[in-house]
Amino acid sequence: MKNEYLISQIHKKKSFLCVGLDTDLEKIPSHLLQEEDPIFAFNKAIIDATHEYCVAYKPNIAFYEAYGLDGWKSLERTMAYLNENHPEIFTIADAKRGDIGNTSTRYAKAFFETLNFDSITIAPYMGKDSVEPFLEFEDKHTILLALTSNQGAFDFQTKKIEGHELYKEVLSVSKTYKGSERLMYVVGATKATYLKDIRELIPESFLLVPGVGAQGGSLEEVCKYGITKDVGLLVNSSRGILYASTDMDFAEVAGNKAKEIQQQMAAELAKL
Ligand SMILES: O=c1ccn([C@@H]2O[C@H](COP(=O)(O)O)[C@@H](O)[C@H]2O)c(=O)[nH]1
Repeated sequence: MKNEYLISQIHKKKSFLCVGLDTDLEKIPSHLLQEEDPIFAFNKAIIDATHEYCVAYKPNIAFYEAYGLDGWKSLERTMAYLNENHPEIFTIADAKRGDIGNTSTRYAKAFFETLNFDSITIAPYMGKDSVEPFLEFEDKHTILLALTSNQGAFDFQTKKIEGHELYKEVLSVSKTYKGSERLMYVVGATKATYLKDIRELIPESFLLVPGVGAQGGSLEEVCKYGITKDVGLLVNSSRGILYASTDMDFAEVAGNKAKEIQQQMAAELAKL
């Protein structure tokens, strides 16, 4: 998907919400466990209830891999459902991959070609030759972890090397990679004030911002420091939407929760 198309969808839906599909068999309503594929049944109900209010879905791959072959089949079915019914919605494989070049190419093929995701999250630790294989794919996006939402982000990401914080090095050095126009970055909503500095280094890049809802990040703060004239934000909520109710009404409540966030986003977009 091209950036211009994603931006047009954001304006059309007045939303930059990404719904995280972190589907956990221990948390989904118990009546779904009788279904042949409970994970897909849950995802389908959530997608049906939330698609009007969001522009992206982000299955976190760990939640599928945890169930082995069955989990992988549920992921395939979820992607086929999204690609068939909602091809206008941006899809993110939250896989946090990255390896030596030939291995990265296989990861890229798995997620961009076999599963037909629009984007994938990548850990930048192994550097240029681990990231560039993903950037070769036309109309696909590579979302580099820059400043993550968790407490452990302070172990390395904010440490200075040669006078610059490591996360800032990730932002500036990655801009020199071949195909860097296809890069986006992860910045946690829990670190919203850092977005001011981040926007000086990457004024236009799209950011995937997890951490509102269950992790306590503030949408208002993220917008205050991170929004650009072309929006430049995809703000993710997973548990806050998926498990807003664990009863028979889970999909309806998830839809209402997504709508509530979409309305806050519409108010932010009206300020642009
Ligand atoms: O810095 C990061 C990078 C990725 N994540 C992922 O986003 C979702 C957040 O889920 P919530 O339930 O809304 O907290 C989850 O898949 C994380 O693995 C992140 O939280 N922070």
